[in-house]
Amino acid sequence: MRTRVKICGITNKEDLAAACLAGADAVGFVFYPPSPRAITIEQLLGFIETIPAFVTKVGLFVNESPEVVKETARVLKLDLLQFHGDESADYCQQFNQSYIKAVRVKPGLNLIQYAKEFKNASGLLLDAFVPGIPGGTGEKFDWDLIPTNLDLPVILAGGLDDLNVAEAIQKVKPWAVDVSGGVERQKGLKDHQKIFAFVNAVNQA
Ligand SMILES: O=C(O)c1ccccc1NCC(=O)[C@H](O)[C@H](O)COP(=O)(O)O
Repeated sequence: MRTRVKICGITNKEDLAAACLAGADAVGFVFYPPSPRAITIEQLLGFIETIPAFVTKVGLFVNESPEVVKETARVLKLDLLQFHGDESADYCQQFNQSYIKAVRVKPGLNLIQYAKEFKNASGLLLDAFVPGIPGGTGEKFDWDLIPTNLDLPVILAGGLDDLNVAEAIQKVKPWAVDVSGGVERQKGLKDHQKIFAFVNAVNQA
């Protein structure tokens, strides 16, 4: 099975083109103003039309109002929603659109129960837990905390890069991997060589 790749935190046309050219299956846009990778609808409207076929457009939100999520998804024609806050399953389902639920993994969290609660999600994104930071931490977490029998496709995130992603795939065997910081030259700006190296490492894993 080929491990899918999502490159997250895209903020400009050039980084988007590099992610698509490298072979990303999905690109993520962060609609969370405190993030150094945050982007607005107006900014993204300037280049979202350059995304070619077969690259999934993912919008990321953190405890956002339903009105803002609906408007963002409508205007940008987002393919997939990704929720990184304390959103309930009912909240996530109200948009009648495929979604990924992100969960920040720490010891004692019942991921099997979590997957049952979000059984209608298209994937469960497993990320590092860092107090006060909903995502994009650049931190790994203990992959041994991931049960082997989760009922949802696992999207592994958190501190991945081209040097550790092969080990992550061999250990966790996720449906997909997701990266932001590990392919950057500075927060919010991607390093195109790192993007290509990451995708190549995934494909060789
Ligand atoms: O990337 C962010 O700044 C961010 C901020 C708030 C919520 C989510 C965010 N990113 C979500 C992602 O899917 C990241 O790719 C994921 O957390 C992994 O990030 P990294 O550890 O930097 O690879």
